[in-house]
Amino acid sequence: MSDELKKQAALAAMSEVKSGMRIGLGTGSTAKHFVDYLGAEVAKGFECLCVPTSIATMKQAQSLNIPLTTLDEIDRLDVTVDGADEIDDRMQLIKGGGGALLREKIVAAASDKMVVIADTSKLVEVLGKFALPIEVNKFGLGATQNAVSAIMQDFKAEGGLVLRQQNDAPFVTDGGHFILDASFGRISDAKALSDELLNVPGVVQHGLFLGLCAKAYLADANGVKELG
Ligand SMILES: O=C[C@H](O)[C@H](O)[C@H](O)COP(=O)(O)O
Repeated sequence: MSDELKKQAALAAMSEVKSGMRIGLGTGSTAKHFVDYLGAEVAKGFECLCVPTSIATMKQAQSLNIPLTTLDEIDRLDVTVDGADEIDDRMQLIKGGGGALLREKIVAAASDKMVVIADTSKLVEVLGKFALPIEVNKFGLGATQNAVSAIMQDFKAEGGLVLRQQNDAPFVTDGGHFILDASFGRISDAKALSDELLNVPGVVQHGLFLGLCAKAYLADANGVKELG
């Protein structure tokens, strides 16, 4: 999507934050714009306390002097604003294209409201065209891959399972885990799939965000439309 659309969605989501709020900061190229807008407000005196969902977002927020805290210091956030790889009309999401899904899900679940920002190309009828990121423990990788492959067969996955790579080596998340990208094609029962995946001992978390997103700002050439 064009960077301009990402900016428009991010700017629209600024309406969700008020001075004094505790805010979760998402990860990715769209969330990055939101953090930039928030930083500009902080420079003008806007007060907030924020929890970043990745080391990259933490560094960006620090560079903008956005006050940061952790979920050890506070237990709830008012709102989290984050991007998504796919969103359906029930506000179910696939996230984790950038590998930040674990921290993103922890932060979203600790928030009174999760707001998604994206362009309308992320809006899909059925989730699954975007390969589902599954964060797995490094220990027992082969066994975990086999278990996930068996689940993919049960759920009639149309594609395969790959260990995400970066610079000719397995990609490692901020939490020190690997990512398996699972190409389902169509995920007809996201809740059932989520339950199955979380039953695999080596699966740390997956990128299906169900019942977490309350609102979405989706930008296209005609403007920003709101979902939820
Ligand atoms: O792990 C990454 C996150 O879930 C991102 O929010 C997601 O991949 C969307 O990123 P972008 O805004 O760059 O498309």
